[in-house]
Amino acid sequence: MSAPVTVYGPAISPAVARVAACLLEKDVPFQLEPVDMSKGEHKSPSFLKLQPFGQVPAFKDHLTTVFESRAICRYICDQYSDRGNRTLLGREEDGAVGRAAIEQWIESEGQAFNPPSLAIAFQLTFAPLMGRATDMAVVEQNEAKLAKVLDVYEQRLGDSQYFAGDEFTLADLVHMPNTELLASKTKTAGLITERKNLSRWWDEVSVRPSWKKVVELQSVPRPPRS
Ligand SMILES: N[C@@H](CCC(=O)N[C@@H](CS)C(=O)NCC(=O)O)C(=O)O
Repeated sequence: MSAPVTVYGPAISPAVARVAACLLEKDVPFQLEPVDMSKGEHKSPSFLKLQPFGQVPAFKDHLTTVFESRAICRYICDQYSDRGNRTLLGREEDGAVGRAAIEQWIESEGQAFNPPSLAIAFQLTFAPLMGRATDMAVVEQNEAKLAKVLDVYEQRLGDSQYFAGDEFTLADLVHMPNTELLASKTKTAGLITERKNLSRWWDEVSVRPSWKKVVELQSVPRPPRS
């Protein structure tokens, strides 16, 4: 590979973790470039050239820059199609039907699962890290919204091993960062463990070497830049 792939942002960000998981599944070497969000580096003119909304992650390889974690993941799968896990976006022989089976769950993640699960994670994980109080009313409102989505997931994962069928795909991967945040907090772990099929799915996907590596990256505090 001619030049290193760079992902900008801290691994603790679920959107950065999503991209890191994809690169690890694809066996594409990358470097994580720190962005000090506490200093507002993600709103700096140079960062806005990479990510016009001033959010992490941003992505750069030898050909292009891409923003939006799910778009970055799709790009990685297409651009590095001959590396690592080659079926994250389905098998060629399954064509448009196979791709649609995956895309519909990627879309569900972004539209239905991410908003309430991220709102909860923000209150329970990120607000305390930022020295802000947790708003339990926000947690509870979003738990109710999320429960409805998880009931659909529970049914789906009773019918098939993974979201899009009997293979692990990007549809599963995109759900992992927020699921990790829910599963790691006593207050919200029951949302997963009380649903038998969802819980079985999480037990299977969370032990993948790629995800274990992401969790490791998240737990290593990065040295301050000089
Ligand atoms: N839809 C974007 C969302 C990215 C996002 O929400 N990033 C958060 C951290 S996880 C962020 O940069 N927040 C700072 C801000 O919005 O100012 C993606 O998936 O890449």
